[in-house]
Amino acid sequence: MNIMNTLKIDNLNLTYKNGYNAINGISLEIKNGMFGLLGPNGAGKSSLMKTIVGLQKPTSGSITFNDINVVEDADYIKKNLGFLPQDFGVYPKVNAYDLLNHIAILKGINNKSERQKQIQYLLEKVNLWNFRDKEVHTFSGGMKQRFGVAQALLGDPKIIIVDEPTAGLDPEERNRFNTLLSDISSEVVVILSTHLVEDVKNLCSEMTVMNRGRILKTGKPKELIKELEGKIWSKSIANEDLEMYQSNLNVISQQLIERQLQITVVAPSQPEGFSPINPILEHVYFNVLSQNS
Ligand SMILES: Nc1ncnc2c1ncn2[C@@H]1O[C@H](COP(=O)(O)OP(=O)(O)OP(=O)(O)O)[C@@H](O)[C@H]1O
Repeated sequence: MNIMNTLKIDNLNLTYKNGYNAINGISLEIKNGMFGLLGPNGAGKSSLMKTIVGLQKPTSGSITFNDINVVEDADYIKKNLGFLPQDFGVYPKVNAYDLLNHIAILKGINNKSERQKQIQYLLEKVNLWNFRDKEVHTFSGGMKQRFGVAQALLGDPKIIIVDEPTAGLDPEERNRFNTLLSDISSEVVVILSTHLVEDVKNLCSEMTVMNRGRILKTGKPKELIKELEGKIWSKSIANEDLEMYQSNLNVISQQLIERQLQITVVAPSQPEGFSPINPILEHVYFNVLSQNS
């Protein structure tokens, strides 16, 4: 049976003891599926994640998961959480099966046959059953990521938080990992925290851009791209003219292409000498950030 899970965040604020406002009036509603939380380093993504899972209390505002108040009682969300960190650091010299067994015990799956059943199911799901006797530190980057997914799924979580998922994966591993994540996400809330537009583009049906503790834009990637149709223009320019263009137009990116500087701008109509280009998600991201910097 497919049960819809809902995470509701309402007017959330978090001020650290030193007076820094890491979260400023954030409201979001997130349901089953892949949700991309996109923002540059320091945007407040980790602060938001930690607050969502009850590791720290907000200064004000509310968070509920399936209508249960997370701020007052974090037990429910913690019990139903899978966390996939960017990097597990150093792995103990233990094989994949035993390591999962150990994590399952930590997660409170006390029944031995239940543990065995889940571990076998998950190792098969992530294609690592044949490698169960190998020590995890000898795995490739992609295998480690898939192992990470298996441990995150132990205990049947309803919400999974993924931090910078594809860092260090080659394209093939990235594809496999992405497919695996999107398979899972029809039944759970998956929040993918990243500064890479690429990850959101490939995976997420909903996304939000955040910076300086604020939500700047939320929507479906496809629709956000559509909003920019007919508004993106590019031109090859001389290096010394860059400043002039920057002061006259909304320049959202600059790139060296075959030693020639090419700038991309957002404008309601075609600026002189510019050619139209089709919008992509990177344009959405840089446009949102440039409007709010
Ligand atoms: N305990 C703390 N006390 C004071 N300031 C903090 C604390 N934790 C984080 N910050 C500040 O809050 C801001 C947001 O940090 P946060 O780690 O949430 O961002 P992020 O988007 O996850 O960035 P990154 O991708 O670099 O981890 C940063 O400026 C950081 O220095």
